[in-house]
Amino acid sequence: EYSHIQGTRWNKNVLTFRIGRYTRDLRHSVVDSLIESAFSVWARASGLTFVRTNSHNADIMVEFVTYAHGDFYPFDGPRGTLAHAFGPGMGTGGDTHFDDDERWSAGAAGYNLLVVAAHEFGHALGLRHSRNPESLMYPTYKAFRPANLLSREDVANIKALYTPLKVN
Ligand SMILES: CC(C)C[C@H](CC(=O)NO)C(=O)N[C@H]1Cc2cn(c3ccccc23)CCCCCCNC1=O
Ligand SMILES: [Ca+2]
Ligand SMILES: [Zn+2]
Ligand SMILES: [Zn+2]
Repeated sequence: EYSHIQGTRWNKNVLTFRIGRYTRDLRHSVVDSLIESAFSVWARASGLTFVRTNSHNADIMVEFVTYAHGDFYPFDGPRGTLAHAFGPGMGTGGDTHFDDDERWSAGAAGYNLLVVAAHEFGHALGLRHSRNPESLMYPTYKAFRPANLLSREDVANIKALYTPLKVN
C-alpha cells in the first residue's frame, strides 16, 4: 500500500525476485512454490515475466520479518497487519515483507501465503487497494478459493497498467 511513494509501474517486462529470510511455518520448497504461484497469477494477466535470482539487486525482495525490520513500517505481532509491499521503483521498490508473527499456511489454517502474496505482488506491480470486497486488492484478508484469485476488476486494472507496454 506504499505505491504512493514509488512510480506508477515498472518500465520493463522481466522482473527478478529474491526470497531472503524464510518463515519457519513452511518448508522452503513450499514457500518457493507458493511465491512462484502468486507471481504467475499476475504474469498471466499482465504479460510480465518473473525470474527468481539469488543476486542482492533483485527488483523484488521477498522476506519474512517481525516488528521493526529496517523500513518505516514495523510489523505488529500476531494478527493485525499481515504483510506489506512497496510500489514499483528502484531500491525498496517492489519489496514485499510478510509478518512472521503470523501463522503462514499452504491451506486453510492460519493465513494462506498464496492469497496474501498475490495481494502484495499486486502492490509491487503498482496496484492500489480496491473498495470491492470481491477484489484481491481489498484491504482485509479473506481466504479465497485459489481457483479464482483475481477478480475481473483486478485483471482489468493490471491490463490497464501494463498491456500498452512497448518498452524493450
Ligand atoms: C489484505 C491482507 C492480505 C494485507 C493487509 C495489509 C495490506 O494491505 N498489505 O498490502 C492486512 O494485513 N489487512 C488486515 C486489516 C486488519 C483487519 N483487522 C485489523 C486489526 C488491526 C490492524 C489491521 C487489521 C481486524 C482483525 C483481523 C486481523 C487479521 C487480518 N488482518 C487484515 O485483514
Ligand atoms: Ca501482524
Ligand atoms: Zn494491501
Ligand atoms: Zn517492511
